[in-house]
Amino acid sequence: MVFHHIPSRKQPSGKARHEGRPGILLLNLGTPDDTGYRAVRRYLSEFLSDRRVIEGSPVLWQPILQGVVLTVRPGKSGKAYERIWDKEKNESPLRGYTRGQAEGLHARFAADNVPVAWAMRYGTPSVEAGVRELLEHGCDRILAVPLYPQYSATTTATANDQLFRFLMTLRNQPAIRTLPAFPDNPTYIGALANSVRKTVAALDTPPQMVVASFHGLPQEYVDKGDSYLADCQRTVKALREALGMDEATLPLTFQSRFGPTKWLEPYTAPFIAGLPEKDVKRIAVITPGFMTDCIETLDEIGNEVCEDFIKAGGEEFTLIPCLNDSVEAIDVLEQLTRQELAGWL
Ligand SMILES: C=CC1=C(C)c2cc3[nH]c(cc4nc(cc5[nH]c(cc1n2)c(C)c5CCC(=O)O)C(CCC(=O)O)=C4C)c(C)c3C=C
Ligand SMILES: [Fe+2]
Ligand SMILES: [Fe+2]
Repeated sequence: MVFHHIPSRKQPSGKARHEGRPGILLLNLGTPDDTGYRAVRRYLSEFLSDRRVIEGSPVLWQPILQGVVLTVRPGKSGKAYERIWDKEKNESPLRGYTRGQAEGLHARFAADNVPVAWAMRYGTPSVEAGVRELLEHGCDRILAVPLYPQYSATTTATANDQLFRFLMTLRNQPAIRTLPAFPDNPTYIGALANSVRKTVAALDTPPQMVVASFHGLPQEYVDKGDSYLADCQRTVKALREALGMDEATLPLTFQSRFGPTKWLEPYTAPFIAGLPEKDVKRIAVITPGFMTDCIETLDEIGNEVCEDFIKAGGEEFTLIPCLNDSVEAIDVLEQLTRQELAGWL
């Protein structure tokens, strides 16, 4: 819930207010609460009503969204979520791994007594709940960590927007820092490079190519100045250097196109489906733009794109897992947050 006025009741301020206690808030994209039509519809409605994500006029977009998109898409997406759902924990992988990252990071900061909360830009747990958790722990300084290595207004900025939107309702605001994108941070690149090496070492024959697939973005957003494309290129350049690879052996592609407009190219699906006829029949795919596996990596790449590759004559398709809640992921987050907390610890 969002209050549009300054509440008159006292907010939880905790005992340690004014003592300068920092807390960390991990921010990820979001995910539905279950795979049913209603939950997926609610999630997609919130996500696709965000004007950072769909920049066009809401007068034109909302009827399309509330009409055809939210009639058709929730059923289709719900089935995809069902295929990847963590049935044991009854939640999406994105949420489980984000919690795992928060717990892992919390353990690293145990001696510093820095609480770590986590929240979703869309759906639950909300950003408001995450901030409240830190305020209840007595934090008066919050480091917000959008979990996107490459900056985009559609992800990084809207996560921060949502944080500030909640702060607008507080009489006593905590101090805020936001972690910048980290497209070629050496710890992050090192972790990606190791995950490629580890996957390749486990195969009988090494892949002929490692495709680096990032979530796409409308070309128009980049033309208007979103630095996302430049950040993706920085990541891939650094990863190629770390692995001694080049454009031919580690190409950059973009997945998850949505709607009829032109998105960043080349598109992952046709690019990969076209490889077998060029005699590239054993590939691995890495998705460095995602800090956690999710519907886009596990289903779109791991199922759809893989099946099309095999149908086109491909022989071996290996999906390299995201960093998720591995020790190396926590190393990346710890290095980044310690650096950003300078002067606060
Ligand atoms: C115009 C639409 C979209 C833009 C712009 C966009 C940018 C963008 N998204 C991510 C990361 C993720 N997106 C995910 C899912 C997802 N994205 C869109 C649309 C846009 N994304 C849709 C409609 C969906 C839902 C998928 C579906 O229903 O089929 C996810 C996965 C969430 C999960 O729970 O698994 C992530 C992560 C980035 C990094 C990005 C901009 C660079
Ligand atoms: Fe806590
Ligand atoms: Fe997306």
